[in-house]
Amino acid sequence: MRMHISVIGTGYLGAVHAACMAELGYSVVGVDNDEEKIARLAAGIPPIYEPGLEELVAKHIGTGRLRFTTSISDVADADVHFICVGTPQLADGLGADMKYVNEALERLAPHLTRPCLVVGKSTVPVGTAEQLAQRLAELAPVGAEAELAWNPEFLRESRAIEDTLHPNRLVFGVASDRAEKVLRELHATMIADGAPVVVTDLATSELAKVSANAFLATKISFINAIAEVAEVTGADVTRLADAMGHDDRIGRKFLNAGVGFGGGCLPKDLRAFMARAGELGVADALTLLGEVDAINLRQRDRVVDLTRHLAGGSVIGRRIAVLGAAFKPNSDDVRDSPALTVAGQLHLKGAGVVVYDPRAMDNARRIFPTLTYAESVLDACRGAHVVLHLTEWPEFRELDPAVVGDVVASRTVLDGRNCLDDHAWRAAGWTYRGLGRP
Ligand SMILES: NC(=O)c1ccc[n+]([C@@H]2O[C@H](COP(=O)([O-])OP(=O)(O)OC[C@H]3O[C@@H](n4cnc5c(N)ncnc54)[C@H](O)[C@@H]3O)[C@@H](O)[C@H]2O)c1
Ligand SMILES: O=c1ccn([C@@H]2O[C@H](COP(=O)(O)OP(=O)(O)O[C@H]3O[C@H](CO)[C@@H](O)[C@H](O)[C@H]3O)[C@@H](O)[C@H]2O)c(=O)[nH]1
Repeated sequence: MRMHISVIGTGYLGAVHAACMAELGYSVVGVDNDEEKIARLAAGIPPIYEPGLEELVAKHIGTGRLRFTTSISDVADADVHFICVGTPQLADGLGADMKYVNEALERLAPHLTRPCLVVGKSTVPVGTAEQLAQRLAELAPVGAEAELAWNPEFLRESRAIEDTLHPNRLVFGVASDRAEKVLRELHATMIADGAPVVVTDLATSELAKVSANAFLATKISFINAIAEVAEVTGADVTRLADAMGHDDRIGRKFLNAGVGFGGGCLPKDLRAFMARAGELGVADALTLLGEVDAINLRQRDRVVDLTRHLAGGSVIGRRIAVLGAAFKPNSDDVRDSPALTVAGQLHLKGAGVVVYDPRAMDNARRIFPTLTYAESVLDACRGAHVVLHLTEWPEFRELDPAVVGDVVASRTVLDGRNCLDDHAWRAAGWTYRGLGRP
């Protein structure tokens, strides 16, 4: 018999996970306490933009394998419950806000009257799973027949469906053979496809997730630090990264210098990891990550300073076009987005900032209502003294610099992602500046 699955929390992670589990043939119910989100999902319209998600959700509402509810009691008879709720940065500190994870377990557990596995997927401070396992044992009417496991998620937004269905590895944090067996069975298709499986204890699985994100963040900040040095020597950090990346011990991926990393994961996970190390009495072990965070945030300040320089020494009264609001292309996610931080800082300094993004305008307007938003890339650039390229959407990379040149006040572009064709822009009469490039 096919397993029944529940997915608790249907945001960027959970909505994708629910749809992909339905694609694998399971009967899935997604639950969220956000009524609007659930109403939209139930109507087949995901509240987030993720390539392919709308089609997949609609497909499996159609097959009858995917449904959505706001009521946790509706999921009581599932065999496996995935916890996918948020773990955002605490408003008053660096650590993760665990209230959603704790609440999800507290609300679910009293409904568990039949054998099941509760599987955490949210990114959490090490030690969380152990605590939740104890709480589950106290609250679940079925007793030891409800067990907790951890299966951290490594998907990237903008490639979330591909990453979920074809993960580059599966990590199963388990406390029993039974939990491992259920997780193996559940992921049988992926394992048959060759996805490597790492079976380990709960703490290792939690730590593996935050360590992976910390390493990715470190790679980006490393190259951004080198970019600052390259800039004062006339070297080109993009060619330097190619030279480093050909060494397969290093690899070229995540060596793209620019305005730095953002999003709902790397920045907050880095900080929560440091906060947890502090609680464990080993803060000194992770001082490196403090630098990684500082180097990353400095890139945003560097872009603001360079913009002022390119605008002639002051941005007051200058029109600045900001191309991009999402933290990365092919996403509408603006959480901790470098593009919006830069736009906000320039606005505060007196610039007339006009932002355009192909998908993230609604989310950007919600968190930065005071900025001006354009309907198209050319509208954003009209009359601009400096054009900032801060999220590398294909639409921006494919711009014709001659066409953009006709609408701006000054042909000056700062490529905060180092991926416009600098020769073409210069040939069209633009002053082109990259980060860490001559
Ligand atoms: N976004 C990603 O790409 C990604 C990838 C891997 C891991 N993660 C981790 O997954 C977790 C979720 O991240 P996200 O980006 O999906 O966040 P999100 O904010 O988009 O979604 C979280 C959802 O949980 C819901 N929720 C909160 N409390 C609930 C409760 N008690 N019951 C039911 N629903 C509840 C919220 O309403 C929201 O819809 C985080 O720990 C994150 O670090 C995210
Ligand atoms: O060379 C690079 C690569 C990425 N970035 C930036 O880094 C951020 C994060 O990018 P990416 O990691 O692709 O996006 P996420 O969707 O945030 O995915 C990360 O965070 C997820 C949530 O934990 C993990 O599951 C993923 O494995 C991990 O890659 C974005 O702002 C990118 O612009 C760079 O600046 N330079």
